[in-house]
Amino acid sequence: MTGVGAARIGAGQWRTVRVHAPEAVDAPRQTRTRTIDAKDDQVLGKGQTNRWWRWMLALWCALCAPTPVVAHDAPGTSAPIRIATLLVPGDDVDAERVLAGEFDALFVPLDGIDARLPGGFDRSQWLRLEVTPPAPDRDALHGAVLRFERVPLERITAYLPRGDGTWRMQVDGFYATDPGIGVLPGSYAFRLPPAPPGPRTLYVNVQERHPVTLRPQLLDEHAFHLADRAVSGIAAATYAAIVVLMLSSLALFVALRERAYLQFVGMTGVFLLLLLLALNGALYTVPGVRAFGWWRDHGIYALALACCALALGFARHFLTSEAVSARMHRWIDRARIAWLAFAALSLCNIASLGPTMQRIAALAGVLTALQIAWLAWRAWRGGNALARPFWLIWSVLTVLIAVRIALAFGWLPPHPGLLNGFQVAVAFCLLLMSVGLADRVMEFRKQRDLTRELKEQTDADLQIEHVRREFAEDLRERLRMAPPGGEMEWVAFRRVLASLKAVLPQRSAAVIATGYHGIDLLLTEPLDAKDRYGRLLIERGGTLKGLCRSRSPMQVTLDEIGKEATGAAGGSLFAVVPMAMPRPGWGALLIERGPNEPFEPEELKRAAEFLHLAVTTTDEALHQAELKRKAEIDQLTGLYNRRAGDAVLNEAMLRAIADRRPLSLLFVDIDHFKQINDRHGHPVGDDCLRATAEAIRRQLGERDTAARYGGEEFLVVLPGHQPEQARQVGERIRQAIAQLRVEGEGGPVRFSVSIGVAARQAGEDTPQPVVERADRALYAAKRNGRNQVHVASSLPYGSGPGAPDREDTVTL
Ligand SMILES: Nc1nc2c(ncn2[C@@H]2O[C@H](COP(=O)(O)OP(=O)(O)OP(=O)(O)O)[C@@H](O)[C@H]2O)c(=O)[nH]1
Repeated sequence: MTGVGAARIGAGQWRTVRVHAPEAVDAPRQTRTRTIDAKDDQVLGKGQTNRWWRWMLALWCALCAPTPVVAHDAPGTSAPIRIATLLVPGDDVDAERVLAGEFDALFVPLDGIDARLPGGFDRSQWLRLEVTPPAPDRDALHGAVLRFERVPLERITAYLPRGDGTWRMQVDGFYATDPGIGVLPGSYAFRLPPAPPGPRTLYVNVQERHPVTLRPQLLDEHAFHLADRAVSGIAAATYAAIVVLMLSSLALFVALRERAYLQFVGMTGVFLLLLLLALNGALYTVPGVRAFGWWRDHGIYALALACCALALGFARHFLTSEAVSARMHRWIDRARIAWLAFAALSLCNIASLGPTMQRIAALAGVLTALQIAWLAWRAWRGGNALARPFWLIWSVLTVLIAVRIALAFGWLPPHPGLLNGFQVAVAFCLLLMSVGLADRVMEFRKQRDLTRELKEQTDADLQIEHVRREFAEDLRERLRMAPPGGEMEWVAFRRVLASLKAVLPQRSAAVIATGYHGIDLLLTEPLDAKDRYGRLLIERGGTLKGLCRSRSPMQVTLDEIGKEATGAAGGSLFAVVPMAMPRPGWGALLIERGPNEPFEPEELKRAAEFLHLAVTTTDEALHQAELKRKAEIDQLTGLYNRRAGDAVLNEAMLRAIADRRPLSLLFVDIDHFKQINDRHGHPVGDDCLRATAEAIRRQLGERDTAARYGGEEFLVVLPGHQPEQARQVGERIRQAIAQLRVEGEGGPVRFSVSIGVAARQAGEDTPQPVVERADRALYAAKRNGRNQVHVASSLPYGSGPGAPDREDTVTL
C-alpha cells in the first residue's frame, strides 16, 4: 500500500511523504501518513542502517583478529623448569655467595611457571631455575636459549655454575641503549653454553623498582627464533598500521581542513605510536629517540598521560562534547589539563614519585577510556549516528587498557598473547576509528552537496525574486500610465502571463475572469491559444468556477477540465490558480503542460504569487485612479473642479508652447443666478448648474476640457482653437443653454449665460494673462447686457490708452 500525505519537516514547513506499508488481506485500504523531522531523517536513513552493520562487522573482525594471537602461546614448548625465588634484603648481596649455595635454603620453590617479584632497589631478587634433561645422559641446556618476555626491567643477569667456573650474561634491561639487541627486540634472551649431562641449575638476578612477573622459557634455537619473530612481527605490523593511519588521516586533514583529523594524527601517530614503542621497549633502540630512555618508566607515564589528553581532545572535537553536555565538556577539559600537568610532572623524573606516577597514569588511562565511551554513548543517544561505533570502540579500548594496566602491575602473567594481542587490538580499534573519521568525508560531501543545492536554490529564488520585483515595478508603472476602464486589467494580466512564461516552463497559459471590476477577461499566451481557451470556458466554465471556489492552487488532468475543449494533443496537465475576487465574479490563471510534466508545489505557489501581485496591484491602481478621479471631479456637475481645470490649463499651455499651436479659453457664467436661487430655490439652481455643464460638454471636442471654476462659472480649455473658433464654440454653448428648460416649482426655468473668450498670444508662457483677459471679456459681456459672447482684444490689460476703464473686448 502506498500513500501520500503532508508531513511536517520543520516549523511551518511541510512536504509530501510517500509511505509504503504491507497490505494485510482483510485490512481496509488506507493511506498512512507519518510525521517526520530532520532528526528522524538522519537517524532512520537506510544508508545509516547499512553503515551501522558495516561497523558491526568491522568491530567483530577487530575483536576476533587478535584471538589467534591471544590463544597462541610462544611457538615451541619450553622445557620444564622448576622455579624458586629468593629475596635478600640489601642490594649488595654478592652473586658468588648465592651461586655457592649459601642461600639455597632460603629459596622458595614455586608451583607455576610465573615468578612474581615485588620490586625495589633495596633488596636483591633472585630466581633459581632447575632444568632436568629428558634423558639422564643428555645435556639439559644443549643449544637452549633462556627467554623472558620483554617487560620493563632495570637489569637482568643469568648465571650458570659449571665445573670450569660460572658462566654469566647480563642484559641492561628494558631501557638499554645497546644497539646490539636489535631494532625491535622481542624478549630478554640468554643463549646458554653447553653443559655436562644431568640436571642443571641456573640463577637469574633481577633488578627492578616496580613489581614484575617473569615467565622463564627454555627454548631451542629454532623455537626461540619463531617466538621472537612473532613478537617483533606483530609489533612491526602494528607500528606500520599506525603510521599508515597517521598518513591517511594527515592526507584527509590536508584535503578537508578538519581539525579532528589532525588531532587523530596527534593522538595516534605521535603519541600512541611512541607509547607502544616505549611499552614494548623498542623506543630506546631507535636512533634519535634513544635519549628518551633517560626518563625510564617516567617517560612511559608521561607519554601515556599525554596520549590521554590528546584522546580527550580528539573525542571532544569529534563528538562535539559541548553540544552533548556542557558538564561533561567541562570535565573533559579539566581532565585534559590534569593529565598534561601530570605528564609534565612525570618528565621531572623524580624517582620517589615513580609508583605514584604509575598509578596516576593507569588511572588516567582507564578514566579517559570510560569518559570517552560515556561521551560517545550520550552523543549517540543525542542523535549522532557516528557516535555509536565510537562508543563501542572505546568500550573495547577500556577493557584493553585495563588488561594492559593489569599486565604492567603484574596482576596478570606476562602471557605473550596478552602482550601482543593488546597492541593488535588497539591498532584495529584505531583502524576502525579512522574508518569512522573517513566516514565523515561522506558527511562533508553531503554537507557540500547540501550547500550547493541551497546555493542553487537561493540563486533560483533570487532570480525569481528579481523577476517578481521587476514584474511588480513594471506593473505599477504601466498601471500608472494606463487609463482605467478595462485597460489596466488587460495590462496587468498580460504582464502576468509574460512573466510566468519566463519562470515556468509551459505549453500555454491564460487568465480567465468574469466580473473583475465589472469586466470579463480572456487573455492567453500565446495569443493564438485564445480560441481553445474560449471553448474551454464555454464547455467547462462551471467546472472551473467550482475549482476556483477552493481558493488554493491545484493541478488537474485534462479529463477533469475537458479534453475536447482544449484539443491538446497527447493530453495536458493544467495548473489552476484561482483569482481572489468578490462573488459572483470568479477568475483563474491556467497554465498548461504536458501530462508528464507535473507542477511542483513551489511552482504553483509562484504562479499564485504572481497572480496575487497582479490582482492586488491592479486593485490598488484602480482604487488610486478612482480616488484621483474623485479629487478632480466636481460632484454636482461631473466636470473637473477648479484645481483639475487649472492643471489641465497648465498642461495645455505647455503643449501649445511646445507644439506652437493656438490655445483659447472660455469663461462661461450663468446670468442672474442668484435670482434663480432666490426664486426657485437651491435645488433648482443645482439643476441649472447640471444642465449647463451637460450643455457645455456636448459642445466640446475630444481634446477640449470643461471645468466648474466657481459657483456658477465654468472654464473651457480649447487646445488648437484660434479666437474665432473659440468664439464659435462659445456661441454654440450660449445658444444651447438659452434653449434649456429646467423644471422649477412654478414652471420651466429659463436662463442664459455670458461668455468671455481669450486666446494665448505669442510670447505668453503662463495661463495667467489669458485667464485675466478671458475674465475681463466675461465681465464685458455681463456689462454689455449678458447672454452674449465677448472676445478679448489682443492687448494686455492696462496697456492701451484709457486703461483700465477701457474695455478692450468685442461684443458679438
Ligand atoms: N444652487 C446653487 N447656487 C450656488 C452654488 N454656488 C454658488 N451659488 C450661488 O450663485 C450665486 C452667484 O451670484 P452672483 O455672484 O451674485 O452672480 P449672479 O447672481 O449670477 O449675477 P451675475 O453673475 O452678475 O449675472 C450666489 O447666490 C451663490 O449662492 C451652487 O452650487 N448651487
